[in-house]
Amino acid sequence: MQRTIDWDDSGGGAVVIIDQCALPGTYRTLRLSTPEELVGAIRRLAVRGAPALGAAGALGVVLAARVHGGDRGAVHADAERIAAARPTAVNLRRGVERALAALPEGPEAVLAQALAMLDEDARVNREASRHAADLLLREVGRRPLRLLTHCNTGRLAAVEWGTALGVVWHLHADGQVEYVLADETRPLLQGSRLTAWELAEAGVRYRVLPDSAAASALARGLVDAVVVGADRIAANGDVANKVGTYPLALAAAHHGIPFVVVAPSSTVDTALPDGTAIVIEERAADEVTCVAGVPVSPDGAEVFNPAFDVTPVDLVTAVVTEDGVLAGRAR
Ligand SMILES: CSC[C@H]1O[C@H](OP(=O)(O)O)[C@H](O)[C@@H]1O
Repeated sequence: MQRTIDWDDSGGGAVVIIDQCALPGTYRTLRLSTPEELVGAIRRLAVRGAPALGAAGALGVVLAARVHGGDRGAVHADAERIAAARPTAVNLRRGVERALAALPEGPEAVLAQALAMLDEDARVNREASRHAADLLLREVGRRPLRLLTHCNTGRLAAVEWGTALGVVWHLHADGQVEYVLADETRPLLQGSRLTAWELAEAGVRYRVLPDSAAASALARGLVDAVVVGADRIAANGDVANKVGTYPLALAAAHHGIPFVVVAPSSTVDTALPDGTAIVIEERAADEVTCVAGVPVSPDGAEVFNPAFDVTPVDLVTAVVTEDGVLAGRAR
């Protein structure tokens, strides 16, 4: 299966991504040959998702080292532009920093470091999602499970496999998933466009729902557990994730439904004591005022468009990484 993001060493080298802006209607890949092309792809979410952004950050340094050769100042300048392209997902800057650390050993060492990260991502996400799947099987009596998820956390959000949706892959393989409810995830619709595409591809029964219907689904007893990803986890276990995660956690807590966060340990930022310190990316107004490019608000409408929100750890049943349960009530 094609990796969401990978390196192609032919023709001078390029980062190859699945173009997530084109899905679900068109499946195509993009070759990104310069740091500028990569920054553009990150900013428009052609490549997105914390683990995939970590890989993008590392491969972006490979591109910069190829373009600038021995001019380390130029490499570092491009690396900073890549790291700053989206501020909330800690993995992006981490991937840049990890590749930069190999720069003194030369461009081939940078490439080796980046490729190692890609292989590590696949392994770590399978392990983290296995731990979370096992936790759900322990915590929830009903079989098969009815799960609700938000945004996209499958293979498209990583190099391969995924985090919260990786839980579905493990459970589905064992016949333990009745269905998945996928929040459409306005305004960029990662759920209805990407999660639905992945679930259909995997043959998992699913229904797409408006984000505003998720609390009702919990209230009506349609959901056994909520599984979501993360973009940055503070030292105390507070979780920054796609906007709409916080109200989902409030509803899950109110209804006593397990709320499980799945992420690689590389998404944990121990430098931040709690979630109040997490920078939340604000995105363009037209993502809200337009649907499929068609204006749905009056000209000049002012917009509040945070791409993420922060869920306090006391609303989280478990934050699960490849190392097991990191935080939350299930500890
Ligand atoms: C597996 S991490 C995916 C994580 O990233 C998404 O944000 P975006 O689509 O803006 O990159 C969302 O927060 C997901 O939970």
